[in-house]
Parts: sequence; C-alpha cells; structure tokens
Amino acid sequence: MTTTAAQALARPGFDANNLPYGAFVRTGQAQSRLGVRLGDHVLDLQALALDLNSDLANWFEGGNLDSLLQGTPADWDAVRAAIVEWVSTPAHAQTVEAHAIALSDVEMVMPFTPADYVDFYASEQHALNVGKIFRPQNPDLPAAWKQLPIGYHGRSGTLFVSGTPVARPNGLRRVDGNIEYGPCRFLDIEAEMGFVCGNGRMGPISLANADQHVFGAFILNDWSARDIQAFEYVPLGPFLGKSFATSISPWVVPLAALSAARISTPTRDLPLAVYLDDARTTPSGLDVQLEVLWNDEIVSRPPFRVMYYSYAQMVTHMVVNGASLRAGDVFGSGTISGDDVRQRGSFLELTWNGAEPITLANGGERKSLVDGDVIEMRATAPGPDGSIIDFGSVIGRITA
Ligand SMILES: O=C(O)/C=C/C(=O)CC(=O)CC(=O)O
Ligand SMILES: [Ca+2]
Ligand SMILES: [Mg+2]
Repeated sequence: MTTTAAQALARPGFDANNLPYGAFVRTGQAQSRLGVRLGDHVLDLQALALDLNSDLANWFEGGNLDSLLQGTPADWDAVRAAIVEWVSTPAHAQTVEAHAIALSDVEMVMPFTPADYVDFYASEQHALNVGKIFRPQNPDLPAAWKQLPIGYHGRSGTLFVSGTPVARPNGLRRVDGNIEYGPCRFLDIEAEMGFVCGNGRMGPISLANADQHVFGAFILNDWSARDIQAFEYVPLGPFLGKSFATSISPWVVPLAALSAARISTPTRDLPLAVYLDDARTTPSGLDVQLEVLWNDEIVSRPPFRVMYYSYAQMVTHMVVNGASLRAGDVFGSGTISGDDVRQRGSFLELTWNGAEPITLANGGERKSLVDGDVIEMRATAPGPDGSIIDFGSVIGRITA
C-alpha cells in the first residue's frame, strides 16, 4: 500500500500539520481515552501505540493529557514526532486506520484536569470599550494596563468542555434601583483563547523559557453575568459573575503546530519591564482568527493577532512573584476585540451595553442571551506550507 493514513483520512484544517489532542469516550464505553484528531476521525493513541510496540504508550494510559502535561518539551516533541510518523508512513496506514474512530461515534470530554485557572485582560480595544461603558468618568485604560498583563483568578472546577449546557446563574444584582437576588438579566459571552501549561516548576520563569511550560491552545468562552459582575466586582474583581461556567473547545492544539502562526506583538507605547520585554525573544503573538456564532449566525470575527500581550508574557507574568506553575494550569487571554465593531468579543461591546441591539435572522432582536440560545466559537490559524490549523469549536446552550 502506498497511501498513508494522513492521505486517507485528513481534510484541510485537520491534517498531519495539526493533530490536536482530545479526550473521547466511545459510545457504550465508560472510560475516556486520549486521541489526536485527523480529519473527522480520532486516533486512539494508546491502542495504536501498543499495536505498534511503541514505548510511548504509557503517556496515553490515563485517558487524557494529564500524564503528558507532567512531561517535558522533549517528551512532547517525541510523542508528536512519533504520531506524525505513524500517520505519514504507508507501512503503518492499516494499523492507524484500524484505530481511527469516526467523531460521530464518540463524545468529547475534558482533555485534561484543570489545576489553577487565571483569566487575563490583554486586548486593548476590549479594555477601552469596557472602560468607556462602565467607567465613563475615568481615564480609558487602568493605570497598570500597559505595564503588565492584568488578570484575575477564576474557578478551575467550573471549566467545562464544549457541549456542556450553561445554566443561567443567580446572584445579587440591581433591579430598578434595588439590590435583589435572582436570575442573571444580562448574560454574556467572552471570546478568548485559552492555554494549558505543563512541565510544572516554581516560578519565576523567564520569557525566553515560557515555551517550555505551555503545552497548547484552545478556544475559551468566559461566560459572564454582567449585572452580577457589575454589583460585586469593585474593587477586588470578577467573582461569582464569571465563576459559574467557562467553556473550552475539546481539541488542544500543541504549540508545535502553531509555528507558522507566530507574529510579533504590537509596538509598545510604554517600555516593558525586563522580564516582560519581548523585543528579542521568539515572537509569541499568534495569528488566530475567531468567529462567534449566535444561533448559527456569525455576529463577530475577533482577531487574536491584535492582543497587546502574548501567551508567553502571560505565563511569565503569572509566576514572576515565585508562585508555582502546575501541569494543568489554564490561562485565558482575555476577551478578544478588534478595532471594528464586528470584531468585538462580547455582547456587552457588540450591543454597547444594550443600547444597540443585534437583530438575528434566527431569534429577532437581542441585547443579551436568552434561554435556549446557542453560542458557538470557531478559530483557525495559518499552518506550515499554506495549510490551515483548525481549532474546532466551543459550543454552549443556555438553559434556565
Ligand atoms: O473592565 C471591566 O470592568 C471588566 C472586564 C471584564 O469583564 C473582562 C474580563 O473578564 C477580562 C477579559 O476577558 O478581558
Ligand atoms: Ca474574560
Ligand atoms: Mg473568567
């Protein structure tokens, strides 16, 4: 046979340049298994490695990415190189295809066990928009914004995989001038990229070594209850208004697949502290393009390339005080908003706090999410040799 598994199964976006990792449960089975996506199939890595007598099989044993995240970048490279070889060698095609399962026959589950979860605020346009909406009297950007990537600690236990229903949260919010407890009246989204860390150690970590501790990337929707948030979050920051649910896409795209997507971060308006100065390190901006669909209609296209701070600066900043970095730590980039109105990553901004409703073909006029609404976020980036790296999508339906 001269055909490879990649030739037989791949399609644009999910070919041998991408090979994102995910954890799946086969219909009728209980345990999750670790796989990589090739076209519209997932390859069962442990079964495949055992069949090929590979000594890498133990990395896949736990049924998700947890073991591999404990490894080093050398381990990550060895595993990826082996998988690329398996799908690209005609002699292995039959074995690989024997362990390829159609995505329609599996349910995707959380790809790893989240350790800590932090959310940043690294889009300048988003920070400017929210500042104008919530703090019209104050200067547009918070004082520290151009000197460090501002963030807050979130709740790792409520990170959910795509497809998990999102129940409308309850909380204290202002209704006609009174503070009342009840269901959120301004439920919103935040289109972000998320990153998972591996190869844990105590901080600090230098910017030049940041890639040694970031395994991969995915799409993240930081669901936000704007009315609950508005009442609770001054001065300590978001708490219950965001901790009820954060959804992530099921496929973790390894950093190694994103080499062609690397771009420089924007020109700096203020010099950065030495530990954040990325003028001489490998560029770690990423040219990822997102799409937000509200009940199947594209309402926004947030461009990740505009982010003021990169994932490398975020991970470096997160532990510059000496805090520990653990395998499984997750950080979100912050809401991604470009200059254009239809590049805004939240409905707070897209509707300008409800003043400019959006009319949906499927659902009429909307200021915020109503029960039954479905939000999907998709993303792609350039891959090597003109290929495309597809991140798949993160979907959530609002329930009462
Ligand atoms: O600027 C504010 O008052 C609030 C900002 C957010 O709610 C956004 C947040 O969670 C951080 C981000 O996603 O950029
Ligand atoms: Ca956020
Ligand atoms: Mg958050």
